[in-house]
Amino acid sequence: MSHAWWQWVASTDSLTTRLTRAGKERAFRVKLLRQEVGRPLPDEARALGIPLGRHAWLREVALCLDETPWVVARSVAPLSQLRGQRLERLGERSLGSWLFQQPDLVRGPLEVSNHSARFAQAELVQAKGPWARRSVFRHGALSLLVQEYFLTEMADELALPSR
Ligand SMILES: C=C(O[C@@H]1C=C(C(=O)O)C=C[C@H]1O)C(=O)O
Repeated sequence: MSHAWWQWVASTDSLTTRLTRAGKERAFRVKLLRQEVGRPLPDEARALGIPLGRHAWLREVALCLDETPWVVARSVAPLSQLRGQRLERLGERSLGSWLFQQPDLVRGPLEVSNHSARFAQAELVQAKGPWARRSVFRHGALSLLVQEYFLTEMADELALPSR
C-alpha cells in the first residue's frame, strides 16, 4: 500500500472529520442508503461474535463530498445490544460523529482488504475502490462493526495513487 493510502486506511480517528477536512470547500454529507433490521453476512456475524442467521441492525451510507460518494460504509450491530442507544434516529447524521463523542469508546483492530462493497443498492453496484477496512467499536454493552470502502472517486479527487 502506498504511504498516501496508508494514512487514510490505517487512521483510527474519525473518518467523518478527516473527509470533511480533505474535502476543503466541498460540502460533506452522509447519504443514508439503507437502515433496517436484517441478516448480517456470515463474515459480519463472525466479526461480531453473534450466531449465524441472527438478525441485526444494518446501516449503509455513502459519505459524499459535493454529492460524489468518496466512501461507502456498512455498519452492523446486534439487536440485543441496541436498547437505549437510539441509533435508528441518526438518519443522515454521521454515526462516526456520535461514536467519537462516547468517552468509553474502544476501537478493535483494523482489518484491511481490497473487497468491493457488498451493498444491495443498484446505484452502488459500480462502487469500486482500492481499499476497504473494518473494525469493531465498543461502547458500553454495544459492539458495532463498521466497514468502510474507499472509492476510486476519492482517489481521483485527491490525486491519490491507485493503490
Ligand atoms: C466510524 C465513522 O463513521 C462513519 C460514518 C458512518 C455513518 O454515518 O453511518 C459510518 C461509517 C463511517 O464511515 C467515522 O467517522 O470514523
